[in-house]
Amino acid sequence: MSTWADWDHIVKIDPDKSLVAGETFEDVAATGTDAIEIGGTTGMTEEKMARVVEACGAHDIPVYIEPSNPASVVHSNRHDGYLIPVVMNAGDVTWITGAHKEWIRIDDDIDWSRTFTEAYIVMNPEASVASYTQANCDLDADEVAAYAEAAEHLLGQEIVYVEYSGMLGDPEKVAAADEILDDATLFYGGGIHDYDSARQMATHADTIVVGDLVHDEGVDAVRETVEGARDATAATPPSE
Ligand SMILES: CC(C)=CCC/C(C)=C/CC/C(C)=C/CC/C(C)=C/COP(=O)(O)OP(=O)(O)O
Ligand SMILES: O=P(O)(O)OC[C@@H](O)CO
Ligand SMILES: [Mg+2]
Repeated sequence: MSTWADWDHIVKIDPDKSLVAGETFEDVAATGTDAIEIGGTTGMTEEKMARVVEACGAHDIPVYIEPSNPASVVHSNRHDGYLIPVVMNAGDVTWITGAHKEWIRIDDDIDWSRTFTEAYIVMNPEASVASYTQANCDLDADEVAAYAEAAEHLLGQEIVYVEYSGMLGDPEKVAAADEILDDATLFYGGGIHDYDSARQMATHADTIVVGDLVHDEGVDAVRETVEGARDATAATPPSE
């Protein structure tokens, strides 16, 4: 059951960042987003992750954790599972299979029925995740498409994630990934901050991910991006 196939919109909560004063995870769940993904790069610790899992898990919305290292994996039945990144264009193999091998070696509680991967293509050289993974972000559209095709058809990935974290990306590069993919779901995240940017990126990606906005502007702004994602989906003919 690939639940993300139905998702237009995800809110990504960074456990190292706070919500806007007076706002709660219930407010986040009430924005109309399809799922909450809990993940960040810097400052990821198990207790920070656990605290957010507990708070988000209380509401009727899918909650997945996206660990940035083996130490931030939290096993709990308060979330629906794990979305483990594999960074296609990482400069350090740690972020392709190395950290994954270590995690599997030390963690005896992995539930593979609830554990899935996201094939990341990191595109913003200024993002923490780019330096963290030493990603080669200087890719043109046909290279992005080739990584997307490799993820789906060579590595059997169900999710391809074009990651511009912190900046609004090049829609042509997102479109190139969208056009090449057959059944894999295309996530796009990075710089979505209003109805128009949400609608624009959701025209190319199956699912858009909104992160910084929820921490910087709050749930009213996030709700606008849900609208944009929904309207893009409504305007897009169902793929044959
Ligand atoms: C194998 C296990 C359990 C973990 C390793 C998983 C991998 C490969 C992590 C690589 C880094 C990564 C893709 C992390 C996901 C979370 C993410 C992309 C956060 C975005 O962080 P930024 O927006 O760059 O940084 P800020 O926190 O400064 O906003
Ligand atoms: O924080 P933003 O720029 O919205 O990016 C969302 C997500 O792709 C980050 O991993
Ligand atoms: Mg960020």
